[in-house]
Amino acid sequence: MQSILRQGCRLLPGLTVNVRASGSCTSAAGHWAPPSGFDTGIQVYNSLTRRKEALTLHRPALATWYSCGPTVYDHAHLGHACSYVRFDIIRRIMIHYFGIDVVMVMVITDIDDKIIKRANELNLSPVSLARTYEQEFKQDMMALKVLQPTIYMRVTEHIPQILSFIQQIISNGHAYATSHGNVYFDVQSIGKRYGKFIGSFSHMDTESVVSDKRSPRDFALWKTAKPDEPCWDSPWGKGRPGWHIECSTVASTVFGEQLDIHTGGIDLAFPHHENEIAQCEAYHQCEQWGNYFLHSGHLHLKGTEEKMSKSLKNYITVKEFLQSFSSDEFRMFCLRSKYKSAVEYSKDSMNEATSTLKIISSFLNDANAYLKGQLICEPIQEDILWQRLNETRVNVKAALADDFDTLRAVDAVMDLIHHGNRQLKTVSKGVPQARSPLVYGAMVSYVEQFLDILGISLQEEQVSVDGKHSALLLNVVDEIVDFRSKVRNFALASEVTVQDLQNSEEERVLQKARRKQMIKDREPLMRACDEVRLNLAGYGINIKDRGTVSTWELQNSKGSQEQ
Ligand SMILES: Nc1ncnc2c1ncn2[C@@H]1O[C@H](COP(=O)(O)OP(=O)(O)OP(=O)(O)O)[C@@H](O)[C@H]1O
Ligand SMILES: [Zn+2]
Repeated sequence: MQSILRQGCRLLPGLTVNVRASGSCTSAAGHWAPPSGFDTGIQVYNSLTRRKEALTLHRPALATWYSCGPTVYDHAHLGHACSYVRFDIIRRIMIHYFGIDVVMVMVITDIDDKIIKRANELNLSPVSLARTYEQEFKQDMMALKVLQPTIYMRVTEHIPQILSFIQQIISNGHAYATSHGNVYFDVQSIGKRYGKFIGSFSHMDTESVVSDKRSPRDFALWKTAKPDEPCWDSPWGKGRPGWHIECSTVASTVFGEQLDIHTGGIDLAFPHHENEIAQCEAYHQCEQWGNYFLHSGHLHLKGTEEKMSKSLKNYITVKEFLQSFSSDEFRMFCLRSKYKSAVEYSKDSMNEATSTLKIISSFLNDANAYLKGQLICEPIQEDILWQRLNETRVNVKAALADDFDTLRAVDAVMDLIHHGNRQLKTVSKGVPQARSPLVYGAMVSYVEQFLDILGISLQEEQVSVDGKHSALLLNVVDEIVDFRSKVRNFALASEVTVQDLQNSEEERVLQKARRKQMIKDREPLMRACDEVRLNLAGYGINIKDRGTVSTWELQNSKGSQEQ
């Protein structure tokens, strides 16, 4: 591929493509028709109709999903991260809550004006620039625990298919080539069917007006070569594909004329998705190519109107972000808003996400300590907790089925945690209490599963801190905390023997005085215990002393929060 781009034009082999242009009309022109197929029980907001619709798939338990990918000319920033993490959450919900397999195709835009411009600035070839940032993008997505698409496809590896696609659109009477070697889509040829997204989004076509267009609204399918730019031979002369045609071709190459779900940031709705639809429906000669268009809202910096953007240079890269926060914290930040809404990134919003995770983590630690018998608590009102747990299950599923409302789902889980915490009232000594470990076990299991499905693994974070020997280190911490706990109890002279309880009043007074003296003598031990606790807190290990029992948990490993 590198040589193609570097050397400029080359003759392409046979222009075959494994998609067929056939007619499959599913709706009256210009109107959205509910697809026939298999109901998922999910309602999704469809940008095509601007309301929630029942999500019906073409095949049972299988969704075909096309996602616009990145234009790889710079580092990925939090705006990109937000869009891809939000859709990753939706994909995981579809798979794990609703049992739907997803075939996801994502295109990597590796040839584009922005890539050429940046490559020239850096004195690099466009292809090497694109490969570098493609690699970075994939690493960033992995670091954010975004599942890979079923397949990534590069534009430059699909030029023959793109040419064939354009030729078919021309044959179908919806595009024209000019004497300058450009090919344009003839917007007028599809009449009122153009403009599905206009009204809800920007109404201006952003393609620059070029004199050889028949109408300013027409957009480029093929652009004639400019000097020193990468180009390919074509029936219309040397050139390169327009932006929108790559998505239509690549999506059709895999999915043919039927697509269940199409996603991207809201800025892509018009003109990009509008034009993708126009091209696909002109090529396949069908009236409804993509059934559901889901658009994610933009991420803004606090107090600014503009989205975070490479072009506006107001961005924080994913790598910079991950120096201070974990991927789990970012995911929680994303979960705490609806995917469609614009979201404001700020220190406060990140702190809220961090503190939500801390509350969850602390509950899991306490509940586990209770399960193990380390925490002695007042008797639990089990019935209430069982009922709350069942209600949470129902409410979470209902929220997720309602256009993937993760905000509502997280609130429902936090409510359960609140009730779980309320009942964990520790008693330091006294008679053994009736115990209810099972209901806490069920809550721990449910909350962990909920997080796991959405891509947050607190346990994994505990084990993956700083490298491969960490699991061993966790056992070492266990030993230290246990040892400290014994020393501390000794220093507190807290053991009360049966003999102590049977002593006479006079002996008890003496005993008390002796214990007071003992505590004084053992004060250095107590100080040492406090020092260990403080020092370990510096490493993010938080020891909690509860009466005579000490438990511990990891704080955020990035040190982004208070100790
Ligand atoms: N600030 C943002 N908030 C949410 N999604 C965003 C943001 N910026 C880009 N995206 C989304 O990320 C995906 C990849 O975008 P793309 O690589 O085309 O970025 P771009 O628009 O070129 O970036 P930029 O605007 O930073 O120059 C698209 O779906 C786009 O809508
Ligand atoms: Zn696209």
